[in-house]
Amino acid sequence: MTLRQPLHHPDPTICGCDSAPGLVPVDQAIARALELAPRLHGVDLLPTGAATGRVLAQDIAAPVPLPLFDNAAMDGYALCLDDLSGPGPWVLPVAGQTRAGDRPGVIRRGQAQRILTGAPVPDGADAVIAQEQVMRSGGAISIATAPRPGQHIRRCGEEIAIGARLLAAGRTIGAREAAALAAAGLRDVPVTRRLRVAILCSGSELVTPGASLAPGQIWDSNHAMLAAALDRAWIARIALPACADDVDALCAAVDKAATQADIVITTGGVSTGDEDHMARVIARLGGRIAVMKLAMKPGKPLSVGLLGRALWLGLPGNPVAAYVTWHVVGQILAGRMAGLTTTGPVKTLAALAAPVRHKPGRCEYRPAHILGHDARGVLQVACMDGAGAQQIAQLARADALVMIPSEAEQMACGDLVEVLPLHGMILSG
Ligand SMILES: Nc1nc2c(c(=O)[nH]1)N[C@H]1C(S)=C(S)[C@@H](COP(=O)(O)OP(=O)(O)OC[C@H]3O[C@@H](n4cnc5c(N)ncnc54)[C@H](O)[C@@H]3O)O[C@H]1N2
Ligand code: MOO
Repeated sequence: MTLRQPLHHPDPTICGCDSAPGLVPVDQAIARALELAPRLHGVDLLPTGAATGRVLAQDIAAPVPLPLFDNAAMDGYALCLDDLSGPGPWVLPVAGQTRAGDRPGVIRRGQAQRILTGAPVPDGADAVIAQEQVMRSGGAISIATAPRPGQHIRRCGEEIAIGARLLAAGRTIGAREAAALAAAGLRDVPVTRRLRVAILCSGSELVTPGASLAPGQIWDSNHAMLAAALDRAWIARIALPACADDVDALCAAVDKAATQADIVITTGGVSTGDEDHMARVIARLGGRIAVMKLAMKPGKPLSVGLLGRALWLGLPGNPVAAYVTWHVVGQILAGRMAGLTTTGPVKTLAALAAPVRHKPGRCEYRPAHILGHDARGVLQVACMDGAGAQQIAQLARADALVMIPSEAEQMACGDLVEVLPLHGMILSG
């Protein structure tokens, strides 16, 4: 069966010795794939405590103002500024007190009232003076400097007015979001249903780690990599057994995966070898392929298509290529499908600590070490030697990926490059 035409024709203007006509720049490939990627429908209403890590499905309007009522920001005394007329210091008798949790009281003219942080400001008071700012003697306080109107009063609704947007759709629920929802009294939160992602590694050489190998076989590392990368609360993983390089077996496995999942991620079989069957499989199943062959290294054979209602993400088999393509492209697609507004790898800039040579034509993601900041506060990064698309142990030791632009031939020590940190580094200078 012949392969269907790609949805868009490749950009013929890409040039360079590494770019056969048809290599699609990474940004373009992502844009094409996003056009294809179906958005998730379906919302789960969950108690906030069970929604950690899930994606907020809709904007949340504040059902109440925040703060809920005028309250004291300091331990001190509530007073009425009209009582501080004429030259100071002023002496006011202290009558009564309001603590956090008390019902709001009333202040009598000519008196101060003891008040504690978080307590409702008594009716008629228009400032709170901190206890450090007064002299207390017996039942009275002496005030040397008059507070300004509203001092140390947190006004009702000054942070969020009733009905204003408390949280925007597309955020994941983390500690800060959970706190904001709880502060507004919300117990349940609407989140997008989980994105179902199937992992299907292909390769007749693959054996599950822990099992013994026959000569020529290797342990499957892509499955473990993807299982870890997809370990997010907004994803439901569907782990499928590795499939041999056999078109019929692959067709059956991919077809089944596409009926169960929103995204089917395969690894391997997307290059040009005799046993690279994935494009044939997608075509035989009636799928559409939108992206094949990217101007990136590693990851040139990355392919994206649509299979029924499922997005197909065909990652290359080489373990580093599989990881890099997931990190640079795949996670953006998955995140957008799940409704995330901010998705994709964290990026920053850093200066190269050593010169780099590069063959133009494909942008290249090289594993690198982050060395820290120099005396001027500029982050320094060093590409690792000899990092090939197969060298997964090298990648595991890296702190970051450095992106060498497609057109670069030579980059000098000190040149700024885009850096994708791979773990929580402290990046501020
Ligand atoms: N003649 C050409 N050969 C190759 C090209 C090319 O353009 N012309 N591209 C190379 C590039 S770039 C890549 S990347 C690989 C990708 O090929 P496939 O996606 O078809 O992957 P496989 O051939 O199935 O496997 C490649 C490599 O990775 C190992 N592998 C596969 N799956 C796993 C796994 N789950 N765990 C661990 N290792 C895995 C596999 O044994 C191979 O060594 O093609 C180049 N060739
Ligand atoms: O570009 Mo391939 O993806 O190097 O291994």
